[in-house]
Amino acid sequence: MRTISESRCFGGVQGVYAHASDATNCEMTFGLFLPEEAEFGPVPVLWYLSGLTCTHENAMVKAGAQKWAAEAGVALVFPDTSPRGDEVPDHPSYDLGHGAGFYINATEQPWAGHYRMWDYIAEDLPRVITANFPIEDERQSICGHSMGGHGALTLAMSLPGRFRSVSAFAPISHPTASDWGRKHFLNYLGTDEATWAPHDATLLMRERGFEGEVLVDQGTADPYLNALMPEALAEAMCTRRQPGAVRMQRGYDHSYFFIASFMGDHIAFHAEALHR
Ligand SMILES: N[C@@H](CCC(=O)N[C@@H](CSC=O)C(=O)NCC(=O)O)C(=O)O
Repeated sequence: MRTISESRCFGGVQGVYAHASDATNCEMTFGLFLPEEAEFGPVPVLWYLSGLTCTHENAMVKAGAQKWAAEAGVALVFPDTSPRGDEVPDHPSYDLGHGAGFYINATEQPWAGHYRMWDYIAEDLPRVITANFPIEDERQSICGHSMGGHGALTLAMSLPGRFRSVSAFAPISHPTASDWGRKHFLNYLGTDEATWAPHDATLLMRERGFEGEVLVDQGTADPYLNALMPEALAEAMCTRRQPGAVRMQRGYDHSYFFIASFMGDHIAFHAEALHR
């Protein structure tokens, strides 16, 4: 692992690091915020998974999360959204290839050699951060935006016991029924739709739910509402009697202005579970 930068931030340190990833078979970059408490011992951690077109940097510089995380004594991890590099296949459209890993392990060519973002987030990066930083691996929570909200919800429901709480900003909620999902599953996983279902938050909510609390915020002025399908997830949560909330936030769009507006709520929600 190598350090790209470290900057003082709200009494803690905002770092950017790179490491060779076994999962994605290329060098990966991530951001990690450590609160001041990390100088004295291991701290709980909140994962933030970003959306389409993002790198590790978007949320790190635009979400305003560090102030709240510093107050809560919680570390933040900002992973990249796909493998990168000249040797990594890409696609001309913004929502496939670089910046669009979709938090799944591709099985189809030309993607399968590098696009293993599920393993990267579930196994590879956790190993790197717990080996190199004072992180409590027993106290983890996860959140994300859009494609990253899909990733956060599917990882949390599929890895029982790993995360204490999960939240999402405008998640892609029912990707097997949406243009934001079907295109990715077809390209990365192939035509057998049975392999898609384990990566659909609505289907997972219907089938098993999440053992902790779930918080979802969704803007009513989001131009991608038809692709995100929050109504499908909300219905599945109600049917399952899943503890949590889907909050429709009047007038907010899909941008980081929306995310920054509710980031304090999300970090307080996770801090409550992480410090319990
Ligand atoms: N049409 C846009 C789509 C890109 C976009 O809106 N990306 C969002 C995430 S969308 C779902 O995963 C985002 O977070 N963008 C980065 C940012 O800093 O706002 C396009 O063509 O780019």
